[in-house]
Formats: sequence, C-alpha cells, structure tokens
Amino acid sequence: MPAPAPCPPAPGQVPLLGHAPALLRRPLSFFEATRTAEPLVRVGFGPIRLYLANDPALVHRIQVDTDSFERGRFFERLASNFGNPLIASDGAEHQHQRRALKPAFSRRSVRDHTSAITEETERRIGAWRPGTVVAADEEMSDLVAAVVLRSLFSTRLSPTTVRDIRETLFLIARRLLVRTVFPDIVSSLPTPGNRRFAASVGRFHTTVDELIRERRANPRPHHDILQTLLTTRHPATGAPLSDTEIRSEFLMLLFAALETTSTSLSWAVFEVARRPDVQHRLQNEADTVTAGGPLGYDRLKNLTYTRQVIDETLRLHAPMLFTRRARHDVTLAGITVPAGSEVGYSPRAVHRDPGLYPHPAAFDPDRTAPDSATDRPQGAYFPFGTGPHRCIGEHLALTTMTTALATLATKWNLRIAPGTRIRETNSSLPHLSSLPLLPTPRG
Ligand code: HEM
Repeated sequence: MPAPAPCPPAPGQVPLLGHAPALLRRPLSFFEATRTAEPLVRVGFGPIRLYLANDPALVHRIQVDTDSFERGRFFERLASNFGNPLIASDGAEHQHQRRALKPAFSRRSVRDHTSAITEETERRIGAWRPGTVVAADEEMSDLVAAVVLRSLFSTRLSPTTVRDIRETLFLIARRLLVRTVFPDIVSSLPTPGNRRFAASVGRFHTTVDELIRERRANPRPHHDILQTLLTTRHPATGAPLSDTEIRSEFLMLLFAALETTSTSLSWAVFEVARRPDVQHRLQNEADTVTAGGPLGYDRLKNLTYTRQVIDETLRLHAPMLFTRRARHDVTLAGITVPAGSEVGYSPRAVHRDPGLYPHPAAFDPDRTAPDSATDRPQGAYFPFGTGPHRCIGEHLALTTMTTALATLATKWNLRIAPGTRIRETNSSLPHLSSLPLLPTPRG
C-alpha cells in the first residue's frame, strides 16, 4: 500500500503564527483564499491546527459520517456560552434531544405560525413612511425575533429586551470565529471587550430565567418549545431538565434561529433593493400569487422566484466555517487525518467556488432555478447543512423569509438610501454594516 500523502499547507502561512496574520488581515476573504486545487489543506493559527476540506464530496462526508467525526471546536466554543444544548451534542444524547424538539418544527407547526409571520411583517412595514429612511437590517432583526419568540416560545418581549437579546447574539456570533481558531486565553483576558461581552451574556441569562420562572408559576398548557423543554425527561434517568438545562437549550435555539434568519433576510432585502430587474420579477410574482387572496401557507409554494432569490442569498452569504473532530484516524483524499484532529469546511468558500458557480460573486437567482440546480455535485450547496445535524429550523426559516419578502414586495418599492456606504462586516456569518432603505409605496 502506498504511504499516505502529507497534507499540503494552505497558502499564506508564516513561521510560528501560521495563518493567523492572513486571517486577521483579510477575515472575509481568508477561507476563499485557502481554497486551492487541493481537496484538503492544513491551516494553523499558532498552536491551533485545522484540516480544511475544499472538495464538495469531502465536505459532504465530514457532515454525514458521524462514525468518523464528532462535534468539534466550533460547537464547543459556541456551547460554552450556553451549556450543552442540541446544537453541540452528539450521539444518543443528540438523537434524544432532537426527537424531543422535532414536533415544534414540523410542517404542521410551521403552517400554524404562517399567519403570525404575515401579521408581524405587515405590522412592521405598515409603520414605514414614504420618504423616511428605514434601518432595514434592524427592522428585519426585530421582525424575525418577534416571529421566533411568538412561534417557538409563545412569548412577546418588550422591544428593549428584544434589542438586548439581539445585541448579545450579535456579539456571540462576532466572537465565535476568533474563539474557534485562536487559543482560549485570547477570549478570557480581562479586556473591556471581554468584560462587556460577559455582562451582556449575564443580562441575557436573567431575561430567560425570568421567562422560565413565569412559566413555572403559571403552568397552563402551551404548545411551544418552552413547554416541550419543561416536560421532557432524560432517557436514562427519567429526570426533568433543570432550569439551567432549559435555559441553555432556549438560548441556543434563539441564537441558531435569530442570527441566521435575520442576517439572511437582510441580505435578501439588500440584494433585491439594488437589483431593479430582480425586484420587478419578485413584485410581479407576489402580485400574481396574492391576486387570489391573502398569502397563506398553501400559496407559498407558488412563490418560486421568491424562493430562488432566497436560495441564491443563502448561497452567496453563507457562514465562514464549521468544524468537526476526527474520532479516529481517518483517510480523506489519500491523506491520513489523525484521531483528535479538527477538520473544517467553509460553506462560504464552497458556495463561492468558481468551478461550481461561474462568476460566483454575482447575485443571480436564475442559477438556483429548480432545473439548473439539479446538476450540482453533492456537497456543493448546503445552506442548512446535511446529515444528522442538518438544521432543524430550515422549514421555519424558509417560511419566514419567503412570507416576509413576498409581503414586502406587494407593498413597497425598495431602494438603498442614496449616499450610503454599506460594507460586509466580519462575523461567523458575515453581516451588513447597515441597511438604510428609502422605500416608496407601490401604486
Ligand atoms: C436562514 C436561516 C438558517 C440557516 C442558514 C441555518 C443554518 C444551519 C446549519 C448550516 C446548520 C448545521 C450545522 C452543522 O452541520 O453543524 C444548522 C443547524 C441547526 N439549526 Fe439552523 N439555520 C437557520 C435557521 C434556524 C432556525 C429558524 C432554527 C430554529 C430554532 C435553527 C435551529 C438549528 C438547530 C437547533 C441546529 C442544530 C441541529 C442539530 O444539531 O441537530 N436554525 N442550521
């Protein structure tokens, strides 16, 4: 048998610090720059080493082969803010938690929430005034927060509390990449940033503890996730979840739901606002579909172009990095990855690979049309992941985004406020620096 090949380093490494300077210098393009013709490369950030998969088939395998790969550093760092929630668990524990939560995300449950999504969207955009600039990124965040809190937790919080929660989640997302690739000492130093972060997480915990206390004090039946968490039992011991465990699950679900959905919806609005041709098609479709009556769950399937706009948004604006850890020595592309190694993949780099998507930086909803999407190789498009950890909230997220975008399209012409400069900001899921819109009412 030939000896296993050594793994080539990604370009841009320097002695001792490895790829850390390159990541700090250009965080947004770093993972795309590490994408070479090699299917697997090595990257290092001081003492932290990572094998990085470029090839879609490998990226797919890393997600589905749970015999070889477990949750790794990324999810451990994320979970350390919260406890040991579903998103960070593995094996039997993961299966149990996922089974318990699944009913809340079924098509039937999401269907029941569609009118709440339309209502929240209409309430929010009904308050917009012609000629007045709207901070659309904040509007989309507030909208998604209201929808998720209502749908999953039957809860309405004050706007100030929602803002506070959003702020904490934003800080967690922004720090996550740094916490994954740099040694722990960097995030435990008593710097003003680290102290602000700890205070913000503390406030977040207090808010959720208060909700749990209220619910325990008034135990009338609710059909929501909080109820599921309060009534679920450990499979081995039969014991209920402690308040700390409930809090951990609650916070993690909020994080998984809010950050992703609101950021993606803001990106979709941004892309539509700067492309009159796309906006025109979106509006025509929304008008046709709503001509027969209000936009209920059953009509959403007719919004095919709206869905293409969302799918293309999720391609172009994907997360930077996920990781797993090798449970034993694993051979990937002829290279032996030793047990315990961290193995990563960048959805952003794969989704922007010119070999898979010609002119990858261009926003082109036609490339996600159902007939063009079929000839993509496995692992080339995975906005919600794949395998046993595939996003549990996918249907809720797509329903929220489709409903909100179509509702917007029926009411307003969207335009970016003239003279504004909008940047992409660094985070584990890159954000818009701001999204000032100058909407005008449609006819
Ligand atoms: C546009 C919106 C969303 C995107 C792009 C997204 C993306 C993802 C991705 C890529 C994963 C897989 C991570 C991995 O393989 O390690 C994931 C997992 C997960 N997502 Fe989402 N998500 C979105 C919305 C939501 C919503 C609305 C919820 C609802 C609470 C949610 C809850 C979760 C949970 C709990 C997991 C972990 C599942 C498991 O490990 O079994 N996500 N998401």
